[in-house]
Amino acid sequence: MSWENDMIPPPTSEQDRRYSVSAPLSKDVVDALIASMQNNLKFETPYVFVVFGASGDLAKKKIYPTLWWLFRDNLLPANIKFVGYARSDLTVPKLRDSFEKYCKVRDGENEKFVKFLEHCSYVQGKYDTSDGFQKLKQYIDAFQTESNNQPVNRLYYLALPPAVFNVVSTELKQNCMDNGDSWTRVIIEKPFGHDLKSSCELSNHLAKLFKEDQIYRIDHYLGKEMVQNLMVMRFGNRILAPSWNRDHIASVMISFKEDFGTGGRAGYFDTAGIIRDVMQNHLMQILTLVAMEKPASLNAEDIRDEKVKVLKATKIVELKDVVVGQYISNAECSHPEASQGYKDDPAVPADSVTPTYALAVLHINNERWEGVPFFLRCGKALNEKKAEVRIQFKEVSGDIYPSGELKRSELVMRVQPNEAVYMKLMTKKPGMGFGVEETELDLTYNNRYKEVRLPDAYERLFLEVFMGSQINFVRTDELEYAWRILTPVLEELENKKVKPVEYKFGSRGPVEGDELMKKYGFVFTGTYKWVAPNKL
Ligand SMILES: NC(=O)C1=CN([C@@H]2O[C@H](COP(=O)(O)OP(=O)(O)OC[C@H]3O[C@@H](n4cnc5c(N)ncnc54)[C@H](OP(=O)(O)O)[C@@H]3O)[C@@H](O)[C@H]2O)C=CC1
Ligand SMILES: O=C1O[C@H](COP(=O)(O)O)[C@@H](O)[C@H](O)[C@H]1O
Repeated sequence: MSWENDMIPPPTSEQDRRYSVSAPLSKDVVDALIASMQNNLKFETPYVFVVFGASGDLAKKKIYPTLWWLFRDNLLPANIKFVGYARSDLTVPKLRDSFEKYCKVRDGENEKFVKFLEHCSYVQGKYDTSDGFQKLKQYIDAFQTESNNQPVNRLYYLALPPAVFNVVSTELKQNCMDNGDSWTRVIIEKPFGHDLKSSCELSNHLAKLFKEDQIYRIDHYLGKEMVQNLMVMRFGNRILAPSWNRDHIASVMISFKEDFGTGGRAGYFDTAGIIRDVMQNHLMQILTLVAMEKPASLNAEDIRDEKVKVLKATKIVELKDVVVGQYISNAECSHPEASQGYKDDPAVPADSVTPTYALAVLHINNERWEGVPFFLRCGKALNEKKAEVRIQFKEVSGDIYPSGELKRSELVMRVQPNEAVYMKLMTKKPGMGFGVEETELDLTYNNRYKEVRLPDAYERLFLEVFMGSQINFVRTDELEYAWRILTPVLEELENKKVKPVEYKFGSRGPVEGDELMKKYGFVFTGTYKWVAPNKL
């Protein structure tokens, strides 16, 4: 019995194939999958999950731990091998030493963890010659023989620096593909290029090697619970749909804040900057989900078609609509890194103008959104760690209350930490009076879903690659249009060496950011006070 084919009926036509390959993980499919796993059915189809760059940071902090959690929860096919590949002289015990602490193995799970390690192996090889890839091929062939000659499904995760990306994908294609009787899927990590030109070059290179349905460009924000919730909120609630447009919405703010600096990653970061690191990918992806039209179905291509349409309608960002900042040390901040400004890091050139904060105002030129500013804001070393989508509604027309009492309603989807959806609105102040006050309808996941473990974004996304669902992966044209919007301003910032505004470690970032938002109509009253339910 095959792990996957029992869950998804075999394709009968090109359209069916698209549907079956790209279908979302519907609840029925997931339930069936889990039920089958729990029934301990014997699944023989062999799978390899190869981690290129197994010695690296992402591998130890994210990829191996995610594989372990999926393995622990019986969500992976039984006959699977996790193969690490890198140049370093490693063994499975050495790999284990690097990733075990991130796996958070709990009491009682040790035996299972040992089993997980039994599924792990390591192939040492170079990235730019065929020898290592030939070794990998031999490993996979031997695994096939061991598995009654059943063809092996292959997932290749390229957790590698961009410099070796082209050679590795070329070697993979030459040496390690399936023969057409199983499948090969390639997972690719950002950065997907440095600008529009390099991104297109990379996409063209990949397109020569792989079909679109073999390429999984991972943007881990698409695997986060609240980002996945965006479509359900929008298209599953009649109450929201009629007001989701320029007639009712004053602005949309998509915000990503971190309360720590670039420590340890400054070398990479200085070549990228926050716009490439976060805005071009995570925030643009969220924007498309907030702004797109309802897709014809939950089919991956229908959804991605709508995302592309929004990106096409989005105007190229102009320098006047951008504020960039760079953090400096702050002796008054208690954060352990606050005594180091960005440029105090030895990996950062003294004259670096790389932004660690950016606010950009985007304009979508379509019937739904014309005139509604979309604020994309991201920054490191700020006052808090928070990612959220904030929809600010317009004032009510014909206000009958004393001037200034009514405040704008807001719908906030807090992506992290503490996932929540809350609607800030006006109610009558409880009691004898007639006054009004701001309050909230609050869906805090920790309160409402006490027993539910929200999986890590990578867990969801890995499972989707196994299932062949591409909904939450970035299609080539999506990427191209997202770069088109931001590349000119990136070039202008770099060519003109625009000096970022300095902001203190642990602050809210440059006031110029707030001023630009205000200029475009964002209203911050500072009058709202939230009391956590358990503090009432
Ligand atoms: N379920 C829950 O857990 C709930 C939690 N809350 C919490 O209550 C707190 C306040 O709620 P919130 O909706 O954010 O209410 P506010 O309307 O008070 O604040 C809105 C946001 O405006 C930003 N802001 C602050 N100062 C300025 C300024 N000078 N100019 C422009 N923007 C400014 C802040 O974000 P920034 O600094 O990022 O710009 C703030 O988060 C939050 O911590 C929120 O997480 C609220 C409801 C439910
Ligand atoms: O892609 C990236 O994301 C992380 C933030 O991810 P999160 O899931 O912890 O919110 C960010 O720190 C990093 O700079 C960026 O490359």
